Amino acid sequence: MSRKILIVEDVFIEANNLEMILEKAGYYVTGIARSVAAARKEIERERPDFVLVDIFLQGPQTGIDLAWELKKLEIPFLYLSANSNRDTLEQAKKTGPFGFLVKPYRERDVLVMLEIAVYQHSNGREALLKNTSRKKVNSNGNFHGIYGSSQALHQVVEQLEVVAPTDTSVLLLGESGTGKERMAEVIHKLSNRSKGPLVKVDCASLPPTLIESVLFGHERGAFTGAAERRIGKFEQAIGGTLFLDEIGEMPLDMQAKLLRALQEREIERLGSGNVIKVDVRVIAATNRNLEQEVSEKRFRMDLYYRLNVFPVWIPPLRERGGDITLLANHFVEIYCTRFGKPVKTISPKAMQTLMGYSWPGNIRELDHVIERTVILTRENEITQFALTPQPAAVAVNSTPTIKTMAENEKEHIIAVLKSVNGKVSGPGGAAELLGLPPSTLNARMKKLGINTGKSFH
Ligand SMILES: Nc1ncnc2c1ncn2[C@@H]1O[C@H](COP(=O)(O)OP(=O)(O)OP(=O)(O)O)[C@@H](O)[C@H]1O
Repeated sequence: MSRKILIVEDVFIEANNLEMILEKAGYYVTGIARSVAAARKEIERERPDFVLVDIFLQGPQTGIDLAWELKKLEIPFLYLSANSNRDTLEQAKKTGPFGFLVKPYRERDVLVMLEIAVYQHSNGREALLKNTSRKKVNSNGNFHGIYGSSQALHQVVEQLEVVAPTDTSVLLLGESGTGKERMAEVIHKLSNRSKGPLVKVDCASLPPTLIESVLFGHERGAFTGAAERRIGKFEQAIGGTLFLDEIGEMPLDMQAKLLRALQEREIERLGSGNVIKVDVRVIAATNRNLEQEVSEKRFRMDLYYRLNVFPVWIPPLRERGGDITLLANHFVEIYCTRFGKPVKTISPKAMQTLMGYSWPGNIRELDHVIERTVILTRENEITQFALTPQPAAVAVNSTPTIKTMAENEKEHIIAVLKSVNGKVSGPGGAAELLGLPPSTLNARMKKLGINTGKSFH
């Protein structure tokens, strides 16, 4: 039976246009209401399965007022809106919509968005999470390489398990170093695409002029300097998963092109003119507050809703202290093995130091601290960790004076250099300890302003 949709829209042409699009696609439009009062009557007359509701309507009440009533009636809805201001967006969001369709929209946008909303409603997180028969983090606190035993991590793992086999887009949200990339790998591994490729793109490190060709590829001669044909990341990921890391850094003009590729599931290599179908599952990640980016017009609302089908929030390490012991022991084991040392233990007092720290760089910082300590400790027990003192307010206040990744990296490299008396390459040198080719380490040192001067000897 076709789904029953009610359109609540006061602009005659837009309402009719929508009706045509929906009916052509096989939906049954129960009616068009131009005000909240008219919508109520329609809902009473023929209860719709889904409502498309414009925010600003005829009469004293808005679409947001109607949305609250729909929520009570448990009728799912999508907002139709022109780019709204931040307050309106905030108010609208509180009603729990299944998405926003931003005007002007194309036929395809409407249908894809509706399809996603219907899917999310019938298979959404709430429904899926009721299924309790899934395997959780095992007794070693290890779920496919995700270590931890906190309740917060259990909840994240549960969501990963639920969403992995569904082919739905996933948006991983969390501070830098919380494990978003690792989670993306696990989703891919647990999906039906695990035999296909997992292609990663770090949107932050792509020069704006190259993004389009990196993502979509180009033909030879497509532009000056395009000496060879390039197969883009979308094409490389066919049959697999595309991980778009730091999606919040993508320039606005590229966001429009990305949205088109995601909606139409097809791309064109630059300079080709031929359309290529791309069967790709997308996982995106960001440490930015995308809703704020949307309200400040740095991120397209329609792309946000396209990616935000299944958001997973990964809490910072300071909010999951229960994971620290497991993670610390895990990293000690890794580094002792890597450096050919017998596996060390951590004294209770040293573990207390780790537990009391606020970890602004999250798991990545813990990883580095342990690596450094394993290198520097000769005894079989680690009795202390050198941690950067944090202002007392940090743990309470969520806006700490966070060190940049570059500062953390610089500190880490300097500590390793000190431990080997400044030796960069060769056996027992810093490059070997860090698992990097000496040329890469030299380049990093140059970039970070580290000189192998006397201070390391
Ligand atoms: N639960 C975990 N168990 C073990 N290792 C982890 C876990 N989470 C993260 N790590 C490790 O911590 C480091 C940082 O994780 P990852 O790169 O996935 O973070 P991220 O959130 O993607 O960071 P960024 O936003 O800076 O890209 C990696 O070395 C990763 O393997």
